[in-house]
Parts: sequence; structure tokens; C-alpha cells
Amino acid sequence: MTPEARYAAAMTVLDRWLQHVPVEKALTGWARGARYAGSKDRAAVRDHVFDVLRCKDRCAALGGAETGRGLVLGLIRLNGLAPEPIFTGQGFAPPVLSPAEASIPVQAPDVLADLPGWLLPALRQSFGTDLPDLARAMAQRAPVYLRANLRKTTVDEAVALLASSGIGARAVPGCETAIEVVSGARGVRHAQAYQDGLVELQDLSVQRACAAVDWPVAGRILDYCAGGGGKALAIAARSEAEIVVHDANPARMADLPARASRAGVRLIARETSALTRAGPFDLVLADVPCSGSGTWRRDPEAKWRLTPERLADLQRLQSDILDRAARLVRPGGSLVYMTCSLLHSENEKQVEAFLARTPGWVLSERHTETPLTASDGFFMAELTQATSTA
Ligand SMILES: C[S@@+](CC[C@H](N)C(=O)[O-])C[C@H]1O[C@@H](n2cnc3c(N)ncnc32)[C@H](O)[C@@H]1O
Repeated sequence: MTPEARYAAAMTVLDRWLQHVPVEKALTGWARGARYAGSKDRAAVRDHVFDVLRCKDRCAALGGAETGRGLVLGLIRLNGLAPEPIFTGQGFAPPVLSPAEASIPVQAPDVLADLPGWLLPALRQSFGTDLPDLARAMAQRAPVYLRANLRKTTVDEAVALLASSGIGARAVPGCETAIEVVSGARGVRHAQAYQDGLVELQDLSVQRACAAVDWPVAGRILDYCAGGGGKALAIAARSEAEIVVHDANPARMADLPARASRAGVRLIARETSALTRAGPFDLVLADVPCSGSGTWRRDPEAKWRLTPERLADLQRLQSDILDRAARLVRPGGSLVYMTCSLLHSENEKQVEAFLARTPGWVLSERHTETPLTASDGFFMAELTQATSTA
């Protein structure tokens, strides 16, 4: 495909997305009907679509319309490119610009337009004068990080092995497990080091937050919201404790046995009805469902789908999960609360509210990352239960 045809394909995908088709489905649907598209074409179209979703409202302003065509025209202008050589109407290129499209003032709107307007007051409360810097960081593609599985390798050995698979990577100072991928990121899942469980995809902010937790070296840990198991695997690489995994939707843990076996660790799955009998635990991790606002540059679609009602539902669920998880901790044990949110209402305020309604618990550690300090936004609070509440 020509570069112009790739832009035209991105318009088609975005038009479907604007009709409420999830972005992954819209991309797959386009690719099915475009057998001529090779893997580089598919990757380029995907990049254009995600670049637009990160900066949707600025693209719409610069393109004159919230349509696939308007958004892509806006993206081209946002990137400082002249649209005329792309909108040629020749072959599979988009049709020539109309006089109205050609005369849109090329003045970049405020970067804050890329954040949902209804959330700006809450984000201002969390970030104050750093908010424009945060918005600029969130408009960029996210870097790719790997976690070296220290049970099987070292960071230096993994970096060398990745290089032999054509992947450029380097250690991250100050984080003993983290590796930053600097080239060839799309090949990571095919690399030997990944296939053999020496490295896992995991963001730097999560790795730093996990390093800040005082995991019991032995005993029993419950990952209450285990999902795909990213945190459970990270814990298993650090601790000899028995690790039990649970999720209200067990189907979300379907890949976990294969991932655990690749990593060379053992995880024990338990259903909700068996948890009380399986407990109590030395530590319970609650990596709760959240707005995902810390990961919006990886998953920009989520930013436009979040509503005030959905956020309120999530906050209720988070406080319910905290209460349930706390009941599974042994006296003197710990409860670790995690979110990939940037919002106080899902982070500090949830912890404060839990401490206020649940006597006998204290905050022993807190760790916050944002796209300005690491890569994704991430929050961790470690709470410890007094041995006696008498
Ligand atoms: C943020 S994700 C977990 C990500 C996972 N820990 C990881 O590192 O890959 C939150 C998970 O909580 C689960 N969940 C939702 N409601 C729950 C509940 N009431 N109890 C336990 N898990 C719940 C969801 O199914 C989802 O898999």
C-alpha cells in the first residue's frame, strides 16, 4: 500500500469506530477485507488510528470534522505535514481537499482538548499546573518495557538475547527488573527470550510499584483480581510464597496456566466460593478495575468511552473489593491496593475512605507513578492490619 492509501484506510477504520464499533474490531474488519495489506501496512494503519484517538479533539479541530476523513486530515496537520501531497485523489489516495477543508486555520488547539472535558476539574486537582505537561505526554505513543524474570535470567543476559532476535533493548537504571525496548518492539512476542519466559511485557510504572511492596518471602499471597496475571507473575518472580489467583470472571485467567508455565512458576486458581476456606492470607493484592486513565496512551479508546456514570460504578466496585479483600487477610497481614488510574477519587480517596471505615488498619507504603515520572500512571498503597484490634 502507498502511504496515501494507508491514510485512506485509517479513515475507513475511524468511520467504523465513530459508529461505536470497538477499535480492535474495526481494525480487524478492515484487514479482513484488505487481503492486499501486508503486516507493515496493517501496523501503519493501526498507528494512524491510535495516533488520532490519542489526540481526537485536536485532530477534529484541525481537520474540520469529527469524521474519519476530518480526523486523519487533522492528524496530518498536527504532525506538521502538508495534506495536499496526500489528498491527491489518485489511485487509492484520499480525494482532493475541498476549498472548505483547505482553508481551515492551521492553529493547534490547546493540548488539554485531548483529555475528556468533564474530567478536567478532577485532573487539575491531581496535577495542578503540571496538567498541560501530562496532556502532552499522554498524546505521545507509549514506550515499551519488559520485565526480566529474575528466576530465569538477568537484565543484561535478557538484553543480549533480545539483541540476537533483532530487538534493541537496554536496562533501566534504578529498576532491577526493567528493560526498555528501543527498536523492534513489534517482534517481542516472537523473540526467543519471550517464548522461553525470560521476559514479560510489563510497564515500568508497574514494575516500580511492585518493587515498592514488602512481599512476604514465604507464606501465602492472594491475587484477588488476577485477570491476565501480570501482577501474579511479577510477585512469583520475587517471592517463594504460595500464590493463589482469583478473579470474579475466571475466563479472564484463561491464559494464566500457559504464562505461569513459561515463567517457571506455580499459581493456584481458586473460585470465589472457595476463597474463605482457602484463606486467610499473609497478603492480599487488590489490583482493581479502574478508569485505566494511567494507560490511556496505550488504550486511547478507553478515554473517550469513560463516562461519569461508569466512573461512579467503578468507584463503588473498588470500595466493595477493598472490603472483601480485607476480610481475607490474616491478623497482622497486609492488603495491597493497586490501580492504573491517575485520579485521586480512585486512588488516595479510596484508601482514605477504607481506613476511615475499617478500624485496625494503617497505611504503610504508598507509591504513585504518572506518565511524567515513568511510563503509565499507576498507584499502589500497602495497608497493614494490626495484630489485635482490641
Ligand atoms: C485491573 S484488572 C486486573 C489485571 C491483572 N491483575 C493483571 O495484572 O494482569 C481487574 C480485574 O478485576 C476483575 N474483577 C472485577 N470485579 C471483581 C470482583 N468483584 N472481584 C474480583 N475480581 C473482580 C476483573 O475481571 C479484572 O480481571
